[in-house]
Amino acid sequence: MNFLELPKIELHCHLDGSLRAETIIDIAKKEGIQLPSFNKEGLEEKLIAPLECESLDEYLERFSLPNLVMQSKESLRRITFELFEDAARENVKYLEVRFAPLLHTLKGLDVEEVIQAVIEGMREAESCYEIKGNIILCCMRTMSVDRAFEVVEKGKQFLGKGVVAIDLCASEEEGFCHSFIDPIRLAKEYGYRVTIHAGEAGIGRNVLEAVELLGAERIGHGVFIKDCIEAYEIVKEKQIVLEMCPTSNIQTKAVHHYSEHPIYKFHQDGIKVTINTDNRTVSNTTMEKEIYLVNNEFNLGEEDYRQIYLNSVEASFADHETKNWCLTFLS
Ligand SMILES: O=c1[nH]cnc2c1ncn2[C@H]1C[C@H](O)[C@@H](CO)O1
Ligand SMILES: [Zn+2]
Repeated sequence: MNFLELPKIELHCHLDGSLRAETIIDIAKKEGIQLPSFNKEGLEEKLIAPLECESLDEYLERFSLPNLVMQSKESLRRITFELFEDAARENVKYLEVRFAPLLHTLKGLDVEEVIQAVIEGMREAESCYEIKGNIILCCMRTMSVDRAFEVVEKGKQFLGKGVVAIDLCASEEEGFCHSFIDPIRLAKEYGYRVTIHAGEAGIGRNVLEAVELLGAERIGHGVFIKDCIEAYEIVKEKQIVLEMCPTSNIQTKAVHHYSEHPIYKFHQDGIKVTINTDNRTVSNTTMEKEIYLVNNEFNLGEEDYRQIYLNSVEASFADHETKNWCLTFLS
């Protein structure tokens, strides 16, 4: 397989984890923001989480730096454009990008302005490259439930205009789903689709609850269904799609080595898996690399890749026309 040329679909990619180091330096200089290093390699040392990270929480510490330069409309537009440009260059045809709007209001932008700027960057890239996209709004589990309601309410006007779904992210506590039933129910009523980060930090039961209590249609990661039979069964039976991100899972210590990653076992057992980057910069990766790594461990055949591509298209929150367009790239 030629991994660069393969058509690709990406469903799980965080905007604030996917900035080019050069862009952070450039924006910081223009906006007078202090950085730990103004040299690409020096900055990347601070941005990239090591493979030897201890935990998800340690991994998440890498996000404060990029968020310093994501506080103006112009930088949000540019950063989004560049992410789609990077993805298009490795033949990603459809990208769902996610971010937490509340993290970008520290210098006075309101939530609506943040979302609008990201949509503009995405639209601009769609007009320059052969790629289409949609946006997933993240609510931070570390913030109050009221703030999740705020994201749901303020993002509502963008549904059908670039925004498609809601997500819960950040540190993963046991039983977190119970606290977010009301805002996610409201989001569903408004027409948001639902994907939830769960089963990434040791607690498979969170996946069961994300499906049963929050109505998750897709799960971010879901690695730990391997240790929770009820979660495993519900994912398999309801064909809930797993957005898997192998390198990120090593960094956060969900798995210790690529060979231990359950993605291929799940796939062989009929679970719908997809391959994603999670964070291109923080995980120092690309779609090409993630597909290469999975192939390297598990010797993916062309039929396996075709199935994974189809899983991604079917599970995407795109409209029918876009899904059909994505299918035209399968030979
Ligand atoms: O893999 C992840 N799990 C949980 N939260 C994550 C992951 N990657 C990024 N995030 C958080 C940190 C970002 O600031 C936030 C919004 O993109 O989402
Ligand atoms: Zn994620």
